[in-house]
Amino acid sequence: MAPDSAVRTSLSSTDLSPVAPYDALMLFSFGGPNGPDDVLPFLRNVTAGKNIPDERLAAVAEHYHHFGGASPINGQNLALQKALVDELARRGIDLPVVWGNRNWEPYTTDALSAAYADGARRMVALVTSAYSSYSGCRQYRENLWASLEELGVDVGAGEGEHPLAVDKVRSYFNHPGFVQANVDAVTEAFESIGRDARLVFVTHSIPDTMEEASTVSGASYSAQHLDVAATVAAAVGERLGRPVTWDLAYCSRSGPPSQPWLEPDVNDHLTALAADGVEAVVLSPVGFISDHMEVAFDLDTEALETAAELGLVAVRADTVGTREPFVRGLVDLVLERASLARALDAGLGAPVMEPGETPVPEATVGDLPAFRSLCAPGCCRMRAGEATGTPAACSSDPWS
Ligand SMILES: CC1=C(CCC(=O)O)c2cc3nc(cc4[nH]c(cc5[nH]c(cc1n2)c(C)c5CCC(=O)O)c(CCC(=O)O)c4C)C(CCC(=O)O)=C3C
Ligand SMILES: [Fe+2]
Repeated sequence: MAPDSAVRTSLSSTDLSPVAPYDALMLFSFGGPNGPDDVLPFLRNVTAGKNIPDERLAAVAEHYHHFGGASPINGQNLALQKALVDELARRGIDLPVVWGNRNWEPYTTDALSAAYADGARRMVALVTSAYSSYSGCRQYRENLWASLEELGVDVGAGEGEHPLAVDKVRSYFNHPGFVQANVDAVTEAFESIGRDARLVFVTHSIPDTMEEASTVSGASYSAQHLDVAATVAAAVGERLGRPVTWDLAYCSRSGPPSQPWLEPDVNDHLTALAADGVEAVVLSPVGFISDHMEVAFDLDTEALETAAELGLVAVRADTVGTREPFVRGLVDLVLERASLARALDAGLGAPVMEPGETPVPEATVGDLPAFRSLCAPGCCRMRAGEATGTPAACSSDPWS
């Protein structure tokens, strides 16, 4: 018998699913209104306890009403959920995919509760935010902890034996799948503009204080973006056969004017580029995974209007959405996280790894290492040094 068939025979008797110990996947997102009546209650959910001026809130409500009161984000999450189901099925992996949101229906608690009723006891969450900061990491983890508490289950530290435990896939900004899908999208945008152009990457601005607090588990929020931008721009340059000049700009700032947020704002940046003699730009929304409201309004409406007023030729590249390399990469990340969970469980004395199994290596591109799967104590608070008081799931110390 050939050695590899012997291995296959011995595996088939103990065959673990490549996603063991997980019995369900939660697509964990922001949420958005489905119609005009949802807009205000949604915004109240988003801004509870936040220092956002009334004028800003009124303006944001207008953005939603401009699109009939419905955010595109819910349809996009349904499409991503379906793409994940299809990719898992294609690989013969049996793992139900539920969808839960922090700020609108289907709410996190309801999604977890439904999964629990269907038999899920150990879940893995995939956050629809590729980068780590309070907004893309800890806020989701605090919300997860609160939902698990609401459900009355013993939440523990994220690993080991609990009535319902939920782990989280690492921040995946530098995963090859996410990066490849961005390279493809930006290359297509350059092909459609058909001329040399400045490449402007755009992401969500955050307060400087949040940026400073984002370094506990690894590189800061802005450094994560700079790493991805450099990798994408180099790969696009190779595809086009010429070097690509790029910058990183920010959108969607919302705090009071006295509070510093990451800059430059994309509109100010376009103005500066035009003054410098730049004639054409490709905007890459590399900070977002789908064409939700921040992209539809802040980029497609506002920034493209700014570009038109300045006489700049401008094209907005696609977000990764349900592109094949991205979806395949997300499933790879779930397998990677499952393998890590098996290794950690084995460390806790539970012999759940196959004999001789080694953890799936963490795939990355660019200069930064893989982001931590289990957040470090104090990870991604709103402000550095702040006494938290708010426990967060998926950390080695939920109370820090
Ligand atoms: C980094 C980041 C992402 C990117 C990561 C990711 O993609 O998840 C993101 C995504 C999103 N932000 C969204 C919407 C909003 N964000 C707000 C407010 C804020 N966002 C912040 C940061 C981020 N936000 C911050 C620091 C604030 C200030 C208050 C606070 O600390 O929370 C507000 C309040 C009004 C306003 O201030 O704009 C709204 C309505 C939607 C839904 C869009 C839709 O409906 O399609 C999505 C996906
Ligand atoms: Fe974190």
